[in-house]
Amino acid sequence: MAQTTVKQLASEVGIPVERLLSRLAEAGVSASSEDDSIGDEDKLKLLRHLRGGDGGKSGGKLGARRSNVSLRRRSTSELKVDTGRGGSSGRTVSVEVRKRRTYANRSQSGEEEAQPAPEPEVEHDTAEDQARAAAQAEADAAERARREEAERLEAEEKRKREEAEQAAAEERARRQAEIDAQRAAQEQADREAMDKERAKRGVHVDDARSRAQENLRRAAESHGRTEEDEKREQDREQGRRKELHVAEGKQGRRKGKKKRGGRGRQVSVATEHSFERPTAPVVRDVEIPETITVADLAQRMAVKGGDLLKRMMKLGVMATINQTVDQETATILVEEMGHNPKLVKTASAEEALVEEVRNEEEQVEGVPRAPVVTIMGHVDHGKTSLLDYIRRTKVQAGEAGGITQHIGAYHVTHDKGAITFIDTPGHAAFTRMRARGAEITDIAILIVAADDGVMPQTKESIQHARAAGVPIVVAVTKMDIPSADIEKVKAGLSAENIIPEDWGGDVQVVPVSSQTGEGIDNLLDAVLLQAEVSEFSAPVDVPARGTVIESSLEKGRGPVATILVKAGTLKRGDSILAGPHFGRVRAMFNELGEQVKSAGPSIPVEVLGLSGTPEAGDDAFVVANEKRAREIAEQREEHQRENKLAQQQAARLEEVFSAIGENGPAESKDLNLLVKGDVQGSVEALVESLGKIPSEEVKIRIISSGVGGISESDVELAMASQAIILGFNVRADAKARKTIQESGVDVRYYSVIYEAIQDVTDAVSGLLGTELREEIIGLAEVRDVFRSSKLGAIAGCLVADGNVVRGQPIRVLRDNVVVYEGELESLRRHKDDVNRVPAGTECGIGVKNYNDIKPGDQIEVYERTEVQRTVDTAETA
Ligand SMILES: Nc1nc2c(ncn2[C@@H]2O[C@H](COP(=O)(O)OP(=O)(O)OP(=O)(O)O)[C@@H](O)[C@H]2O)c(=O)[nH]1
Repeated sequence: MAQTTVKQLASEVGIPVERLLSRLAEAGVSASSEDDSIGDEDKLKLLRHLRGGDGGKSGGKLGARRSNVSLRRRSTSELKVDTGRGGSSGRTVSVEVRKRRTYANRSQSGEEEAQPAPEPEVEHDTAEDQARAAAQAEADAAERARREEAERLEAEEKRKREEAEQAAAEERARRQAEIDAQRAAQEQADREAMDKERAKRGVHVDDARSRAQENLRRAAESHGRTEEDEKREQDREQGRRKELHVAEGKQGRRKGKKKRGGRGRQVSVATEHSFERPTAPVVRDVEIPETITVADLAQRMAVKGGDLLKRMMKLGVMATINQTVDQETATILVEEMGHNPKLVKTASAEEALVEEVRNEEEQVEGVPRAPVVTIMGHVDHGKTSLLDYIRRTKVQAGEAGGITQHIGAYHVTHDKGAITFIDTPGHAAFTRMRARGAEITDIAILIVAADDGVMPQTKESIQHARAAGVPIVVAVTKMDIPSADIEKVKAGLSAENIIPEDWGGDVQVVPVSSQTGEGIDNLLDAVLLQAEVSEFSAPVDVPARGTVIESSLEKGRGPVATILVKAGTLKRGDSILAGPHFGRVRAMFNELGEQVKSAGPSIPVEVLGLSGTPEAGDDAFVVANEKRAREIAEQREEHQRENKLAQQQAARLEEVFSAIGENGPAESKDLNLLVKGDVQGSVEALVESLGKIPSEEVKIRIISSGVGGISESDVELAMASQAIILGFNVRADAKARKTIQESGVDVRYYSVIYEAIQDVTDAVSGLLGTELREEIIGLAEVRDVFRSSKLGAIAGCLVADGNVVRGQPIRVLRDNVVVYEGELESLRRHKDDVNRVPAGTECGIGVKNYNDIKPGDQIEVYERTEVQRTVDTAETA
């Protein structure tokens, strides 16, 4: 470093020479005149002295005042930026850099002070300061040069980076344009496909959608939100969903390894995969079976179950994730979520099988087959005796002289042909089979005891056979009894519209005796004649199909099912599907317990080899292989589980008219009614009035009518015939009530004929006005009757159901028929007057103006309310 003189230094730092000399002297630098030269070492000495550092004390001249020094440096440089637009046309930007640097005084231990100094500028009020500043300035000069070089390099680097980014942006824009074009083309194609699909499904889906949208609108209103809010919400959700997807035409980030080399392009590829926004929603084709769980549906649409539930709530459907929804609901949901619903049938494998069987049967000529007969009639009129007699005498005993076994059905061979008898007599069993969808009976033998004539169950049997459209042959039993009066029987039958042939009708009436065997052959002839008229036939050389009559699990034999073959031939070794069970026919037995190798149409056989016990009424099919049988069996099991509730959908009065809308106005619908009343007069009046109700769209059919309480058999008939029960002054008995509850059959009680007529009229004309509905709030059973001079007859009762409430209207029921309607006059518990008595409690009831109450009667307490009819909220009365 160059030497300076004291004078030069004094003028540099701006202090008088004398003052500098004295400071130099204090610092121990030998300089006495202004021309003495001062080296770098001397300057440092001076500096150290001025900082007070040489003494090792912090109390130096400047150090006592301040410990930090801040310097500001200002530098200006020029930066050339390439805008990239014109390639060569650049822009020059002036960059002014202001830097502040803080120098910290070193502490005694040599540790550096880390604290930056506050703002005040350096003060050059003393020569020492100026000398120190000058020294510092020189030291900084080198530093500055170095920094400027660094800045220049930095600017250069920045410019290069900007150029690279610019190139990447251009590349992105170009690709985006390509993607947009592709997407527009795809959307157009999707729109066209959806339009086609909608057109295919037509009005039905539009209706469903408009219903759903109506629900949506209502839900929105109820939340105080407008449709626009909903739309926005939908759009937001749609947007969220879009974000989940990768842009069309792009590869996933993991695919396509980066190429080495070509640095500029490499940058562009990396950014594209990381930050590209997705461009189009994925529209999926969603397969919808007849029923589907919410979870499964969500999975098929690749959305979260919770999101789907939320959407369902908005549409007014409250569900849980594991709940099953029907096909229509699922279709609406899929459309709402922006996907394409594709309806599929769960039973497709089974339907394919049925179709296959039908095709095969059609190609083979039918051969006359034995009629299948069920015996029906009033209790104790001789059903079992007749069945037994025929079995005993007519079933061909085998070589071993075998004893007939009970296998649920048997067949007899008569001179003119064979007949198969169902071994479970009675119209109840017959109708129960029908309710399960099994129509196995071809002819009904109606038995009427010659000494008793037509009785209530005779009439019921007639109605059940008629409701099923099964021809009737009458057997007048017990003809050996002296009091037998066949003419009386014929008269009774005529009254029921069963006109015997010799009375000019078309029903064969055969007198028989199960004691003497009189007339049995005639009866069988009559049945075969009727069969001939009806021309029952079935193909023989095809795989078998039939119906399960009964089944059980037997020790040592496993599941055993009696199958009545309806068509084709069942052979040992066949793979068979029966209800939800399958298996290979291991062995077959006839009604004599003999092994058989095959069984043709109308032949009942016991089958061993099934995987489980199917229910009576289940159908049975021979399938090409066991694997297929198993597949369908599994499907059936699942179907059965899912449709347990939906399976037996009972008809409801409120839905009569709406059902027409579903089938189209051109298709008229039957309204089947079952009428029960307290007396013949009221039943007749009701039936007649119902017959006069004018309706074009709905045909009213009275499938059965009668006097007396509603029995289990009535409910089963209503179930099998999809009928509604109208009870006029009658109630359902305990067993029937249970069946009503299980089956959901619509039962309506009336005590005014006009009201019943009005309800049916409204239903067939599609009106949903108000209705006076009665709610039975309590039922008490009369245990004993006491006489009181003041109050008259007091019924000692046990409340069986609900509550008995004072002041409410009541009815007295005897054998489920209303015998009195009135008011509850007094209600006592022990000796106290009470207002309400709950179920399970004893009480005393006085009925106003009625003294004829008897033990065994029932007292029904009810409430009448006027309710608005709705299709959805129909209740079982
Ligand atoms: N004398 C005579 N008695 C008969 C005849 N048929 C049945 N009986 C008698 O009538 C009674 C009832 O006969 P069932 O065959 O049990 O009558 P059912 O209709 O099957 O009766 P349920 O099984 O209770 O429905 C029995 O005591 C029989 O012996 C007949 O042709 N002549």
